[in-house]
Amino acid sequence: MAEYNLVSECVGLITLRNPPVNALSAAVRQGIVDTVQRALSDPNVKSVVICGQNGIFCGGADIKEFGSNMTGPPLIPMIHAIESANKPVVAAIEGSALGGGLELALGCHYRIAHSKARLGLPEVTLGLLPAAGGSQRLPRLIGVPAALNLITTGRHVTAAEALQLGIVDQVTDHNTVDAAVKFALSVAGRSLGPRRISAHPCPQQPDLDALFEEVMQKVRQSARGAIAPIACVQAVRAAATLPYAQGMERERELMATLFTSGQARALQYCFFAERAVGRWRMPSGARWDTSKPRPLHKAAVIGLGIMGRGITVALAQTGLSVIAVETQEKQLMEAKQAISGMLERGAKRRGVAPALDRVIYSQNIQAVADVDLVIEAVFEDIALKTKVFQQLSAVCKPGTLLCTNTSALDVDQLASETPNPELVVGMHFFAPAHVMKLLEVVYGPRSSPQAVATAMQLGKKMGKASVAVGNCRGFVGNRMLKPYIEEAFFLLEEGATPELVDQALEEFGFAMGVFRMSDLSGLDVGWRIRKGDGLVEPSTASGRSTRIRQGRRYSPLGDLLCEEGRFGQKTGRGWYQYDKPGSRVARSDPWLHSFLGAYRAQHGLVARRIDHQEVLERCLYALINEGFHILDDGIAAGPEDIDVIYVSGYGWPRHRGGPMFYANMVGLAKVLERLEHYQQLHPEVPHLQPSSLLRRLVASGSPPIHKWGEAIKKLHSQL
Ligand SMILES: CC(C)(COP(=O)(O)OP(=O)(O)OC[C@H]1O[C@@H](n2cnc3c(N)ncnc32)[C@H](O)[C@@H]1OP(=O)(O)O)[C@@H](O)C(=O)NCCC(=O)NCCSC(=O)C[C@@H](O)CCCCCCCCCCCCC(=O)O
Repeated sequence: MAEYNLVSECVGLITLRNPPVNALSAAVRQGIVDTVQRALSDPNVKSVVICGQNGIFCGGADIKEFGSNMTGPPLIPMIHAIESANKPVVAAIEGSALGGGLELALGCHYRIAHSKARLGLPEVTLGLLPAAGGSQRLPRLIGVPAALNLITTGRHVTAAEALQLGIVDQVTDHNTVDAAVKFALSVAGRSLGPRRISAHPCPQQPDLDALFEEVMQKVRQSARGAIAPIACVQAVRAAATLPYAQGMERERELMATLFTSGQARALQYCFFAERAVGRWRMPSGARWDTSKPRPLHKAAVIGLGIMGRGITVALAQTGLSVIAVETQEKQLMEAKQAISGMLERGAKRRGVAPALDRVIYSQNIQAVADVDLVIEAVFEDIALKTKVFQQLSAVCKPGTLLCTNTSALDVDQLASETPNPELVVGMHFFAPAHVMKLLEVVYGPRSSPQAVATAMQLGKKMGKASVAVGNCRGFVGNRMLKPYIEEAFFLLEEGATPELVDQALEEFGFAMGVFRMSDLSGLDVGWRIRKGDGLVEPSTASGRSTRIRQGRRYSPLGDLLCEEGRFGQKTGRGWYQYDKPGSRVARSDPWLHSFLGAYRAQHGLVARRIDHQEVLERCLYALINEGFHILDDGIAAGPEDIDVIYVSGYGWPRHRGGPMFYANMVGLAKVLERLEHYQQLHPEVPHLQPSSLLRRLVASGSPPIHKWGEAIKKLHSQL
């Protein structure tokens, strides 16, 4: 797994071979140990170059090995052997040098990178730290502040930034291996002492204590309970304050804690889940690898409200030509200004020219006649969307894909209003659409595999975590959100406050608790939906019967706040109070607490003490239970799909892996037992009734999450 060749008569060239990313598997490590030894013991060899095959240096340690008994030579002595070699070793970095890949390169005496290469220590994103000497060598090479930044964020840097920081010695636009061989020849015989990074002290840094304190505070705030970023700071502190050998010992101790942690398992699960969702499949048997996407050159967006504007920007940034349609002139002009601003700001951030001329604005739907794909983003109203779809079917050239951006409407119903339902798919974007990472691609029973493949590929090009899901009310994300929000309302009725519920959820790791989130997105959104469902009634009635609607427990609390004009941040009042409409800083509101007291008295409810554990169990297990229903219904193909949706679009803490992974960690039997417990206490709440899939999985011995797919198939075939 590491190939050896003698080139230019006296350079030993070692090529890592482990597609697709040349990860440092046991076989690769063994290959490196053997070939380095061979090069060092060959008197004809004056210097050594290490490179990777297929344009990528190395993607780091083999993450797949972490779950099993690790065999083969360990990384640390392997890298030490390279660093202490008596012949110069040069890393030729193409593509990526990440994690253990960069640590290997830091053990080399020189690093030459291609201008398109990316380098980084992303271990923190996998719940780890750079534990093959990276946390000790990088600060010695580039100084403590820059190393802290790279190691605690895991960000990848370009070759140009790596050169500026001093991580690499040279950047080339030409063949990297040729440049490295030439360089290796030029440094043969030079003294290597100064090139051994582990022998350097860390560059002096004034006010070291203050720096670490400041960084630790920042990291704790943004980590939301994740432990790896904190361990990363501690490891760099060891580099700054201890001799190398002791620093390495500290690195080892910290890694030992992280390596077996649940957080590391969760984060590594997320890494693979994000890649697994690209291998989508539909109940019809259509799959990612047998369905060819259509080539796209020109797209259109209909409706330039907040969503339509974001979608236009996201499309233009992928390089497509976009026709942006808004029938009202004033709105069109406002949208044009907003979209241009977003494109300009985005281009400035990325250091490229803004794609202003890729967008053509029109008031006339006829302008979309020759596009390959349309995304309709008009107001969330089925009659209006149906009308637009009928117009599009008449205007567009044959074969144009018709996509609807909807968060809840029935994609099948819209498809059935068009002569070619196979061309229709839902694309559920999240606001702001050019920023948010998640895209639900919603297929109906008649959506063609090609339409789904095209929407999925487009999502990927837009940089989104794109997940193919079946059509149902709320799709996956919003369908699971409903029981979560309802439980939060019930908890208020029973004695909790918005502050208590939010604190429990935020300590769990959510970016925002349910009530702060509701204030941000607007209470009127849910109110409108509940009105449409016939759930909202006049507020005068009291007693238990008014809290049973359509045969199940219902809390009118959200409706009552809306009747008071409390729509959240935009009105300056909601579950919290704000200094002024639009302000973002939520403050506790005494009015809300008296309102809750009066409401409980009116309905004969006696407030009781509710603790964080009950908040978490009721809100999260209700949400997870709906996830099991979704799997059982075949709306999501596997637990990874649900978890990627929740981590990328709903603020679920990544270090907890997503709701289904969390259920797996807690134990399915425990989740079932707690749901049964709460269902007994609240028999009028159907979403606490454990799903039949959850029961069946527990009955079949609670298989681990990566085996649920098999279990679900087997359980279905036994029906
Ligand atoms: C590299 C990429 C940027 C490429 O991106 P691209 O988009 O081109 O491709 P994909 O992302 O789709 O990937 C393709 C394919 O490859 C798989 N893959 C990618 N990287 C890895 C990998 N590192 N290992 C395994 N497999 C990988 C990926 O899953 C895809 O396959 P799939 O089938 O899923 O579709 C991009 O891939 C990327 O960003 N990769 C990850 C880079 C990364 O995070 N690297 C860091 C890895 S962790 C690491 O290196 C740790 C080191 O610091 C070494 C630590 C030493 C460990 C020693 C163990 C100590 C134990 C401690 C216990 C102590 C006990 C005691 O002492 O007491």
